Amino acid sequence: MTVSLAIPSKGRLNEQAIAALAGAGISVAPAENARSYRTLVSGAPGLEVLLLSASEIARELRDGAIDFGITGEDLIRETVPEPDSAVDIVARLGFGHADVVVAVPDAWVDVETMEDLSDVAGSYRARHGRRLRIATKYWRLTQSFFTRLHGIQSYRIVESLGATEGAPAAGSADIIVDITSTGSTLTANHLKILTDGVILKSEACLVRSNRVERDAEDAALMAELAGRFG
Ligand SMILES: Nc1ncnc2c1ncn2[C@@H]1O[C@H](COP(=O)(O)OP(=O)(O)OP(=O)(O)O)[C@@H](O)[C@H]1O
Ligand SMILES: O=P(O)(O)OC[C@H]1O[C@H](OP(=O)(O)OP(=O)(O)O)[C@H](O)[C@@H]1O
Repeated sequence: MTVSLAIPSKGRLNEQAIAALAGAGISVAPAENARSYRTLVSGAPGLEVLLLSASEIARELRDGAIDFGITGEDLIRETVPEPDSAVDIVARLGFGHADVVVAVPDAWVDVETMEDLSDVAGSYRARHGRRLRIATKYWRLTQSFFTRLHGIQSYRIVESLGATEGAPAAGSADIIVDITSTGSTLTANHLKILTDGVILKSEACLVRSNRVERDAEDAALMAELAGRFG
């Protein structure tokens, strides 16, 4: 009987994830081998706590390779094709707040809403000889927001794995979809969020994978653990 739970191994979510577990009576200490992905756990017999990157946790939940994970809702919604059936958000943990937003150059003074942007996208090819380019690492969230929610068909996603806010000034994209918390990176790059351009208000969540069949004992342990975060 073992239930696995992964927490971010480093970065901005690591310490608060450990504190969230402590609040649920689960204490996690580094393994004797500091490079190990395993930890020493007390307060929850049968629970194994693993250290993985925030984005890896989302993939492992999607694949059913771990039972629980603590990671950002943005990474879950971006990584898991059908999040509402594949995983359950057991608890929103109140840290790691960040918004996934659509931002355009400040200089686009006539573009304040998604409707304005839809007009721009519709005429972009005629005016500029190519489709509107959106820099992002959030492909799935962007496509769903632009195409499904706002009916915008004419755009091209330019994959960006870092310094996304710099893409418009660098000329590799026209607008961006990225995460923001204080807004200072957007401001520094002369970008503004559209008034209805918040795609997702994300925070760190305890997430359960629904991908695996569990025996009664594991299911009971999982229910007991989830209940501690209620
Ligand atoms: N200011 C911020 N910038 C980026 N991510 C933030 C911010 N505030 C909170 N987060 C959240 O932190 C999570 C990303 O955490 P972190 O940066 O540690 O992961 P990562 O380094 O991107 O993961 P990986 O190591 O897999 O690349 C996301 O869920 C994101 O929503
Ligand atoms: O709204 P703000 O408070 O300015 O934060 C937003 C910025 O912070 C993050 O980058 P970070 O520099 O942390 O690098 P990372 O994305 O590689 O973790 C994120 O990717 C944004 O660029």
